[in-house]
Amino acid sequence: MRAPDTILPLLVEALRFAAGGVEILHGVSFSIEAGQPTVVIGPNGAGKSVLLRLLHGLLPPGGGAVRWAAAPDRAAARQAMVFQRPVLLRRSVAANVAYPLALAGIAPRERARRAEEALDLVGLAALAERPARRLSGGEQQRLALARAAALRPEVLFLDEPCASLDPSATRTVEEIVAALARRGTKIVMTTHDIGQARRLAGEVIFLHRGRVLEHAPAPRFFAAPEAPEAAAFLQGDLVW
Ligand SMILES: Nc1ncnc2c1ncn2[C@@H]1O[C@H](COP(=O)(O)OP(=O)(O)OP(=O)(O)O)[C@@H](O)[C@H]1O
Repeated sequence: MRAPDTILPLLVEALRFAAGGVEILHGVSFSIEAGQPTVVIGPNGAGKSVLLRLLHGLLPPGGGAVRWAAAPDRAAARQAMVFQRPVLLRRSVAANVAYPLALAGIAPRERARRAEEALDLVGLAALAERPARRLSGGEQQRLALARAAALRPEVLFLDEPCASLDPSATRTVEEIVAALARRGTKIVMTTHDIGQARRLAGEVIFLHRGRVLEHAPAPRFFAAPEAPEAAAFLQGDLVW
């Protein structure tokens, strides 16, 4: 049963965005429910990152609306985002996780408990006291996931979280994302990696040149995409 204070579903209505006189999103509409990960896929430049930033409130819509099933301040407090390249504080691994918890008003003892639990989840407990900026790229991304997970968001946005990682680090991040999804966190992520989408998605939103051409359960999408552009993308034919 859905918790009474959920911020989902998320309703996206005729959402537009333009920058420098160029229309990047042309009025996209869809809804996102609780459940398995929603993966936004599409070619480079389709507008995936811009869409995620609009959903998370980092960019103001040029038109249309992003509506959560809760008041805006509650919706903002119950969501988090991880970017392609994490920005880490010049502090220890543990301090990087604890800092946003302090900002969120979590008491010190609970902060330490949550930081430990989150570092365990991503396999960084043994590196808790290491300077965060000395971690490898893959470890830094796992730390960014721990930092977000410690906030216990209902919705976690991930923007190409494995873009700069090697296959092994990518697999580790995917396992963490799958574990978070199993724990009930709603994952909304972008990727242009079809294999990753197959491994993680419960449903797919296919974005092409600023338009949603398909929104479907993952098994259906991968077995029989309806949009010709989606079929071409899955075959590796569609670069743009
Ligand atoms: N602030 C901005 N000002 C101008 N153009 C922008 C801005 N942000 C994004 N764009 C342009 O909007 C288009 C969509 O960008 P976006 O980063 O959302 O694509 P994407 O689907 O995430 O691509 P990729 O897979 O390469 O990350 C691109 O052509 C990009 O250059």
